[in-house]
Order: sequence, then structure tokens, then C-alpha cells
Amino acid sequence: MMDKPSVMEELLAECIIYWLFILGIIVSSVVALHYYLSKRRYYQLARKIPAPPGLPIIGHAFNILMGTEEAFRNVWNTMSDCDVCKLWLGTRLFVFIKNPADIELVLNSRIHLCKPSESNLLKTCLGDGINTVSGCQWKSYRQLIAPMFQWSQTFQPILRNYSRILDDRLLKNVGKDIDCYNYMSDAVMELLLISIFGENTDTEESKKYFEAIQKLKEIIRYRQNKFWLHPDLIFNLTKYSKLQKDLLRIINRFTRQAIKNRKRALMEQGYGWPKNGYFEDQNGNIEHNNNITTCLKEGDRSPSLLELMMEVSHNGTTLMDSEIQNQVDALVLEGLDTTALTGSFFLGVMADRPDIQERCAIELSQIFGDSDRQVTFEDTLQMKYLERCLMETLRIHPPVPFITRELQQELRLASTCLTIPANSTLMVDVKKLHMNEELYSSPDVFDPDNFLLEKCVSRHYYSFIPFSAGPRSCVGTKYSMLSLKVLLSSILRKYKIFPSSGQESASMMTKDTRRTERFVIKMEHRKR
Ligand code: HEM
Repeated sequence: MMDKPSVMEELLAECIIYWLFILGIIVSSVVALHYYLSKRRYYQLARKIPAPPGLPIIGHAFNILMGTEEAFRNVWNTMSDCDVCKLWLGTRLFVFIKNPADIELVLNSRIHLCKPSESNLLKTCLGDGINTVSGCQWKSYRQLIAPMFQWSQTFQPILRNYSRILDDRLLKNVGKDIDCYNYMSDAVMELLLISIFGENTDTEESKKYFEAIQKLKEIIRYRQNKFWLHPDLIFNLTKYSKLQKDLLRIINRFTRQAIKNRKRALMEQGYGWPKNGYFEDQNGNIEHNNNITTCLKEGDRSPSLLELMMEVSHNGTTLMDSEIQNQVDALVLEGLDTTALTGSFFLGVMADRPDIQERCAIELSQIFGDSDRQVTFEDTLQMKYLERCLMETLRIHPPVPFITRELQQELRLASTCLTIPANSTLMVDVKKLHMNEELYSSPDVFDPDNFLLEKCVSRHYYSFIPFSAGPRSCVGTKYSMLSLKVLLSSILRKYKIFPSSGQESASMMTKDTRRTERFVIKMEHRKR
């Protein structure tokens, strides 16, 4: 049997507990004070920024728990009266801006180039793509990839082939209800397949790859909006975790195989594969790797983006296979949904506004006359009215409604005397900017003349930023405008578009921030 503790021992135990308690209070006070002192400026600056009503301590987390749409709607209402607005998510600060002068300060800067930590979710799935990394790594990827998109003409033979494929598919749908988004995303998918992976890639595997990328994007978006799903520990308990793993398996298998196939094809043509900027010829001699593009350009086809990436060398280092894989996935991820949404909304508006559709058709008949010939790059340069309609589509319905940055340094705004603290997440509200009455006289009305030259020059340069602007803007801008012109002009030259009965008016859906509107249209042959 154990002896009962003596009075002395009991006193000693009480004393220890007492001092431990005191020590605990001191340590937590020091930690809290240190946190407050280190963050004092952060909170001082943040306090001055206007906000929609929130709760103490948790801020707007409750709103976000109800769904980000609700939280963003609050921001939308608050921002009707002021250019800046904040949202608290626990201790994380999100600041929304919509004034072109402030936007220019951020997007044009060489300092504020970092993506916020939410993009880490994308990074953990698809690796270090140009769209998620920051710093030197981003700079070197950007220097490699951006020039590949300067060669609009090199896409022309591909686009020409493509509009023929599109014609066949359209013929099958004449007179039927067509879901614009499904239709456009199939079309853009094929286009991206040809441009990125080269020819003969329209297989079951490639369809699965694109489907997987789209589903993965949905899962990532869902997870980004539910902050309690951010830690892997919790996310791994959900059904989405398994689905994500399956999708990643499909994506990785497809891209790896595509790289392997292109390498084999190039080797069969007499080119070995480059090692650190060099390649082996058939006799095993090592030569500098600078003539695959030349070889392909001199042949009867343009190099695909994958081939360009495989070839490209920078500062003596070649992209590794895994890096190429990440960049290819990043391009598909960024390019598919955005281009498809724009085309879909454009078709919805055309169905809704026969007057505008007719003006496009007249412009196209002036370019092509009665000819059935395929569209050329030069033709696309003459499609001025169609281009203005596309820009107006992107104004009213920007596929990327928020452009985000993690601020590494404080940012003093130009429009007010407010300063946004370092380490906050900046959200450029593209939709709100494009709906500003001071920039566009009737912002809710679909009016392609908003993009007449004289109107454009009288507005602030950063009044229209669907592709963002500055050093981190979209690399696919020219590519997507060119491909949309080819796709949409091919449709409007031959077909008249009508709304399907019961269809919500596309040109009136200006206030809604939803991303994937569904428009159903009908097509009939256009009389020459
Ligand atoms: C209508 C079509 C498109 C729109 C509206 C659009 C819009 C955007 C926007 C707003 C950004 C964010 C830029 C920033 O953070 O400042 C972006 C980035 C990007 N886009 Fe696009 N995009 C489109 C099509 C494409 C296409 C077709 C591709 C490629 C095939 C592409 C590739 C990229 C890439 C790689 C980035 C990341 C650039 C970087 O971080 O340096 N985009 N895009």
C-alpha cells in the first residue's frame, strides 16, 4: 500500500501547479504581445479599410462558411460606394480594389508578382507551373514560354484545319438545341490538343485527359472556397481526395506518354533527345540542340508547343520532362475554361441580339464574299467589329473575375490615402472595374462601340483587363483571341443563331458573378 502524501508534499505540489499556471500566463502574454507588436502596423493599416459588416474575431468567416458567393456579394455591394474593401477570414486579410489607377500600381509592378497561398492547392496537384510559382522560377518559365505565344502565324495552319473540323460538327447540329458551353469547350479542347500536343491526338485518352483537368479544376476551386478543407489532413478524409488522386493519375499518364511519343517521333526523324541543351544524333555524336524548330518550320507543319518546350534552352539548362509536364498542364488549365466561357457567352449574346449578329455577318461577307474558303490570319485582322464584340463579351463577362496577388510589401494606393498592409491578399475585382459607370457610360448594356478607338484612347489604360496586364498578364492573349475569331467567324459565316425557347437573355446577365452560365441556342443555315 502506498503511503499518504505528507502535508509538506501536498504544499509543494500546489506550489508547483501555481507557478506553472503563472508561467503559462506570462508566456502566453509575451507571445500575444510579440504577435501584436509584430502585426501592429498590419492591423492599424487594415482597420482604416472599409468593410461589409462582419463579426468580432472571426470577421467574415461566417459569410464565407455560407459560401464565397455570399461573401463576394457583400463586397460587391460595399464596393458600389468605395474603391477599396476588405474581408477578414480569421487573421487573413483580403483587400478588393477596382480603381484603374490602383490596379495599375499592382499589376504593372515588378514587386507584386506573387500568387497567394491558395494557389498552393493547385501547385500540390500539378506541380510548379508558370501560373503558380513566383520569384526567379516564375521569371525563367515566363521567359521560356511567353515568346512561344508570339508566333500567332504559326498557329494559322492549325486553325485552318480546325475550322474544317468545326464545320463538320456544326452540320450535324443544325436545327437542334446546342449547349453553348459544352459546344465551345469541346471545340477549344480540340484546338488546344492540336496546338499543344501536335497532330493526331484526338483520341479517347486525350478526351479523358481534358475531362480530368476540368474536374480537377472544379475540385480545387471547391477546396479553395472551403478554407477548412485546406489542410491535407482534413481533405484526405473527404471523397474528393480519392477522386483527385484518380484524376491526377490520368493527367500524369497522358502528359508523360505525349512527351515520350514526341521524343520517339523526333528521334525517328534523326534527332536524339537533348541532354542539358545538347542532343545525340543517330551516330551518337553530341551536338548543340538548336535545330528541331528549324527542321519543323522548314517542313510542312509548325512545331507544337510541347515540341517547342522540349527544345527550348535557357541559360544553358533545358527543361526537365517533369517541368515540361507541369507547364503543359498549366497551359491547358488556364486556357480551356476561359476561352470556352468567352465563346459561349459570345454565342449567347449573338442569339439574343440579332442586330449585332447581323452586323458581324455583314462584316464577314465583306471579307469573304461568296467564297467558302478557309479563314486566314490576314482575314482575322480585318474582323474589326467581331473583335469589338469579343472585347465587349470579355468586359461584361470576364472569365477570370478576380486577379490575385500576395503582397510582399505595403502598397500605398493612388486613388485614396489608404495603404494596404504587406502579407495581405489583394483581389483585383475585374468585373467591378468593367462595370464602372465612370469608364463605360451604360455598363449594363452590351455595346461593341465601347471599343471604338476614340473611346479606348479616352479611357484609363487599365480600364479593361480581362487578360490582366503588366509582367504577369496572360501569355495566351493573342492565341485565344485568334482562335476565338476563327471559331466564331466560321459559325457566323454559315449559320444564323437563335435563342432556344425559355432561354434567359445573355446580354442582360451582367450583374451576376456566376462563372458558368449555360446558354442554349439553335442554328439555321444562313442564306447568302
Ligand atoms: C479568353 C481567354 C483567356 C482569358 C480571359 C485569360 C485570362 C487570364 C488571366 C486574368 C490571367 C491571370 C494573370 C495575372 O495573374 O495577372 C491569366 C494567366 C495565364 N493564362 Fe490566360 N486567359 C485566357 C486564355 C489563355 C490561353 C488560351 C492560355 C494558353 C493556352 C492561357 C495561359 C495562361 C497562363 C500560362 C497564365 C499564367 C501566366 C503567369 O502567371 O505568368 N490563357 N490568364
